[in-house]
Amino acid sequence: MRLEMHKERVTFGQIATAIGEGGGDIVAVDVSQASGTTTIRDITVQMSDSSHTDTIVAKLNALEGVKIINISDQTFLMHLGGKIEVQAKMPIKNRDDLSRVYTPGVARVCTAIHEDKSKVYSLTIKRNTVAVVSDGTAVLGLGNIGPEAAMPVMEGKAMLFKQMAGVDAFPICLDTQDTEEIIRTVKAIAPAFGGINLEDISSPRCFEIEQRLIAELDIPVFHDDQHGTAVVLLAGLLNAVKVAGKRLQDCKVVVCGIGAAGIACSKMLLAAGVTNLIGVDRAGALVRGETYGNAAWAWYAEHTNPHRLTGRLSDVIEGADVFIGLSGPKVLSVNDIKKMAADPIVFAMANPTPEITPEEAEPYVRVMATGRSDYPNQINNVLCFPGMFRGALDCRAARINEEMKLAAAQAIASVVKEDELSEHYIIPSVFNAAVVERVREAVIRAAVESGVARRVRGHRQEE
Ligand SMILES: NC(=O)c1ccc[n+]([C@@H]2O[C@H](COP(=O)([O-])OP(=O)(O)OC[C@H]3O[C@@H](n4cnc5c(N)ncnc54)[C@H](O)[C@@H]3O)[C@@H](O)[C@H]2O)c1
Ligand SMILES: O=C(O)C[C@H](O)C(=O)O
Ligand SMILES: [Mg+2]
Repeated sequence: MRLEMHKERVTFGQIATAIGEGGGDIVAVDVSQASGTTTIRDITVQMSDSSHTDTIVAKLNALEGVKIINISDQTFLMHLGGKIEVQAKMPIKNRDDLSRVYTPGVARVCTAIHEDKSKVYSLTIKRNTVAVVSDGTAVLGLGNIGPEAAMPVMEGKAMLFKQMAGVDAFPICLDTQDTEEIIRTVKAIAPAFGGINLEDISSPRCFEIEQRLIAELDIPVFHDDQHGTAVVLLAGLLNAVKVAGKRLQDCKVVVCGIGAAGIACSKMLLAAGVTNLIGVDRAGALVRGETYGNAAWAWYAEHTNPHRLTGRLSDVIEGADVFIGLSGPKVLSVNDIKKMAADPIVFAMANPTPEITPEEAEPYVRVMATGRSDYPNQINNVLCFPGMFRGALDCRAARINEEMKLAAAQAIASVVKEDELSEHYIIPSVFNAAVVERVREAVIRAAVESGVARRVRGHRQEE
């Protein structure tokens, strides 16, 4: 915190006491400005719980002669000026270099690409770039918070792409929520990119946007919240059922939140052999015979809920083996979990606040997972998208198909060895370097076998 202290009215000792009494521990003090009557100090305070901030602020405000100029925390400090930057691969040391990387030399390279457009892959960044595109309409579970507010998430995804898979990803947050305009814009920026990762675009608009872009572009387009999530969910569930001694095809699975992620995860579960699958949204269970304005829900109701259960989450959860939350905070209660079958599996994947906290759920569940980095069993699409795009870019896949997604799910699950599996270790850590490599290899193999790879081991395949 940056404080202005009036030298005659308050001492540093009083300030230190106030911070200590509020639950903070001073770890560093810097004087940033001093005059005859006032001093401005930057005080770094460690807290066991961020809720102590309010107490400390109240105690400081109660002191005479102290003005709080600014309060920041480690998380905000890590965001100052954004989290990524562009770096040149070589320095421009002299005029000779300049005339090669820039005009006039660059013109010959432009002409070469003009004569053979496929050279864009060898002579520009395209072969290693992904656009992380959002319109800010379904940012984490925060909802429609707009393109500027979506930037920190998209920058974070770009960081992860780079650190985990060496992919150069750019956050592109669009100031439009119009389906046609989004499609037009993404198509217009596509020449610079080897792939498009759609992110945090609300349903049902995300389905048309993705399908149209897949059809109209010749680079992979992947809506991460749908498919990345579905891949990681399946990986986690394949291992969770082993731990709980269940068979996936026998499980009653309840999915809460039938949006982008919920629908894609459900489709993946159906493909993996789940039959007793029930989807619940705000208005209750989706059931055949009801009329839904949303085509995705109409499809969903037709293909799930075989026993035509009706009612709210707390009704249909009765006897369920698996709960998958892709909705919002605090949707599931301990009472709901108590109604589930023996050895229940709960994946509360809403971000940043899950459907139920592990602290509340743990005593009643066999396997618990969330989407967050600060609990065990992180079921988060970050386990998929870096390796998925690394593989797709490396084999220059024309698209990302079902075979590649299934292969990625199995690859992620296989990183946890049978003898390592436990309630608290069903999914590898995001920092396990084997994940990206295994996913990449599995994705390339599946792309080659299914005929969408355009480049195999350094050679371009004839299409
Ligand atoms: N862990 C992961 O990897 C991961 C990946 C994708 C999405 N998510 C999380 O899943 C959630 C949904 O994301 P999305 O992209 O599918 O958003 P979305 O807007 O497409 O869908 C959200 C759906 O949840 C429903 N919903 C919201 N609150 C509900 C409630 N109280 N009860 C029942 N249904 C409710 C909404 O009506 C909507 O249909 C977000 O919290 C997001 O952070 C997690
Ligand atoms: O961003 C994440 O952490 C995962 C996912 O994409 C989400 O929208 O919650
Ligand atoms: Mg997302």
